[in-house]
Amino acid sequence: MSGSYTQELEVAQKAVRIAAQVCQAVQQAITTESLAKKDKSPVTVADFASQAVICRELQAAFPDDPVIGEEDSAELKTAEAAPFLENVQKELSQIGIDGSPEDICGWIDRGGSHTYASRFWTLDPIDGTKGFLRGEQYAVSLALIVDGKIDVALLGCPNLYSEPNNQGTKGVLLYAVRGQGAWQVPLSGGEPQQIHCSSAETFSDARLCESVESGHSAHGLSARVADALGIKNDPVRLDSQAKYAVVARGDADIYLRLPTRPGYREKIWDHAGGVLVVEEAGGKVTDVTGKPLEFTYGHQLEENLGVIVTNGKLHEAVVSKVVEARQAEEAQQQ
Ligand SMILES: Nc1ncnc2c1ncn2[C@@H]1O[C@H](COP(=O)(O)OS(=O)(=O)O)[C@@H](OP(=O)(O)O)[C@H]1O
Ligand SMILES: [Mg+2]
Ligand SMILES: [Mg+2]
Ligand SMILES: [Mg+2]
Repeated sequence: MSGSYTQELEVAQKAVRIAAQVCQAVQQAITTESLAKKDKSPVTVADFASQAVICRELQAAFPDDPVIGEEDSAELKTAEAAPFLENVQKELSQIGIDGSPEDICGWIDRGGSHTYASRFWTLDPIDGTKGFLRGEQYAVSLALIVDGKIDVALLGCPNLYSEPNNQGTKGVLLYAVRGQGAWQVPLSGGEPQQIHCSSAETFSDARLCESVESGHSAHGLSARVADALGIKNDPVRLDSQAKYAVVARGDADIYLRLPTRPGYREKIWDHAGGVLVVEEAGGKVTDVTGKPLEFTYGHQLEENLGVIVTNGKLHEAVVSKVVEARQAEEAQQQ
């Protein structure tokens, strides 16, 4: 059942704002330590603190809703991580959230579900942790999925300005409720503005964005696709779901995320927040074969490969060039 989701949006906005505040405080510290997870990817005090804060707020308002979040407290519970956990506790306490180490691990693990449910939240407490560590773009991404459809979505982007080319206010919150448009408001508060994708219908001036890390999206292949489409501008590389944000605002027209290795499945928390914001702004999101993303398999997009995001008007042409370029690459490898 879908609805107006007034309470969900209010609770989620408050949670994302508090989480963004913690992330900003940690990023402003002179050194941000990180732990390496099992897959060797980094995780910081801010990732854990952000997940703790958001799960705590969701627990209070919607105790029955499962949360499929990126982090869990396993790494925090080792003896070596004790000082790290203490820092998470300190950061939370600075914003008036006092909890024991057990409380904090409990909040984080509220987000530990990996199983599909008819109603659940998905959370990336810091998307683009590598960007966060470099002092560049990152996003707090939260979405509510009901019967497999994203109904509420939020992207908190503390380092993204409200207008292109670093103009306007630094730090924005983008959000959407299905059927109610996409909106942007400064993280510090103010009047929300409705946002729309670009109306570009041709490729010569199109602006394409992609991941900074070449391990997350195939840069060579996207360059060949851009060439084939007649795109003249160089790609803009930025971390995190800020890429969805810039397409939703019309600052970019296309976001390509092309698989770098065959076995990788995209994680739902890397996309859910961004997808609805773009769709409600008039854009379109599919995988690299043109299939809609399916959020019904638990924590991964099991039946999808990569992601193509556009302003809608350019979508079909981009998908067909990506399909061609992938086929050509495959033929060459044989
Ligand atoms: N192989 C591979 N392919 C695709 N995606 C991957 C891969 N490995 C990791 N990840 C996920 O990439 C997330 C960050 O994506 P970004 O687009 O922000 O990357 S980048 O920082 O711009 O390079 C990152 O999210 P965070 O961990 O939240 O930062 C990962 O979930
Ligand atoms: Mg990560
Ligand atoms: Mg992520
Ligand atoms: Mg993350």
